Amino acid sequence: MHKAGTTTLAEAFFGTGRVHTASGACCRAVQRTRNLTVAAKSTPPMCGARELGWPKESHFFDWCLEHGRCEDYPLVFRSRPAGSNMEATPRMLSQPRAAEALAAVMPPSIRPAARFIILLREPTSRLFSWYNHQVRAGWVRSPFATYADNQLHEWRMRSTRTAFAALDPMPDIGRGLYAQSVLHWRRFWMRKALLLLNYHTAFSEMAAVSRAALEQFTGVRPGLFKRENSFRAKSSLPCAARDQLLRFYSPHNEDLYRMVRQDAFDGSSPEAEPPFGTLPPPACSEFVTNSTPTPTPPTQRQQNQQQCRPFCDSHSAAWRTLWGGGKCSWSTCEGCAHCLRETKVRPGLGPRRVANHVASVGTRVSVQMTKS
Ligand SMILES: Nc1ncnc2c1ncn2[C@@H]1O[C@H](COP(=O)(O)OS(=O)(=O)O)[C@@H](OP(=O)(O)O)[C@H]1O
Repeated sequence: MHKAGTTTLAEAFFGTGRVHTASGACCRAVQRTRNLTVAAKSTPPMCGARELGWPKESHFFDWCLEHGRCEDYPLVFRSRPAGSNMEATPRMLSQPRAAEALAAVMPPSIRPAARFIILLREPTSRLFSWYNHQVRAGWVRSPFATYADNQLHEWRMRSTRTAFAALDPMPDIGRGLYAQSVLHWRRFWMRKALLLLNYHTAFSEMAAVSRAALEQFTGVRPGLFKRENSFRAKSSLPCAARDQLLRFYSPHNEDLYRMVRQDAFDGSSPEAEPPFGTLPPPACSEFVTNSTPTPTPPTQRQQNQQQCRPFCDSHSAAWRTLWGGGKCSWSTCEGCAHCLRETKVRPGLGPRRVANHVASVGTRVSVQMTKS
């Protein structure tokens, strides 16, 4: 689950050398052979495997559920004689259509060996972590209390009209309804293939227990858990918003606890699954001012992205020809900034003049790049 330590878990597996992520190269080859140019423009980018800086996430289903060809999913993994493939696109659990789509495309020979690790974090603190992520990225500017209100409002509007399994895109707040998500996955996958881990114990003093459980479940002992993808929040969680969210999530958490207890009792959960316990409410602060959080100043990379995205999007075909695919897109914006610099293209230049410019300097730049 999104914001529940999925990066830490994935890295602990990748570090063993026995577990491999989706390959950016294979993924881009799928794009090329299927002529799926639009994929490179999706956000986050499809094929963002290790080479592109998104080691654990292919985002294939985020993309193919919209544009089709989910059956190409197996092709994004390199076939290897030994070892396992793993991916952790964090929204999979709460993307209802992914469960069914994955079941449909998974080759029957591999299906019985498929294992799903579901890391669950107390939903209010998960939402707060995701909110902070969005503030850092500049996608959200309102204070958390406003964001939470909006989420609750959106939920009331949409969930009265649409069944949980048909909510697409799932509102952020709905991603914390774990019992419903897991029940939905169980329509397509055996409970024995789903290992539920409590984030709050998995990485704590119980880490050794979790690692043993993961080894029993997957056949691979993960390395030590570090703390990946961790940033200090700019503000504390306001108590009023926290309490409102705790009230919202409480019955859903109770459903989850009942489900895991029942599964343990009747033997439907995997043998390796440790007792789940409960999800502790996060700390809060009474003294959070209601002002808009100051967004973190954009990093050089983000500035490059802002500058490059419209430019690269409108000239992606020319860039691909120039750089042999992928290297010079807005998503790998250092590459794009590099292109801008190397080709001395001014960002304000109109599309036709840029295209002419790229075409005229293309050969020279490729040669320079090959030399460097
Ligand atoms: N070892 C360990 N112990 C405790 N907490 C940990 C650990 N590793 C990662 N984290 C916290 O997990 C949050 C990031 O989760 P993800 O990597 O799943 O995020 S993402 O969905 O991929 O963006 C992020 O939470 P926040 O800091 O609250 O934002 C990380 O701090």
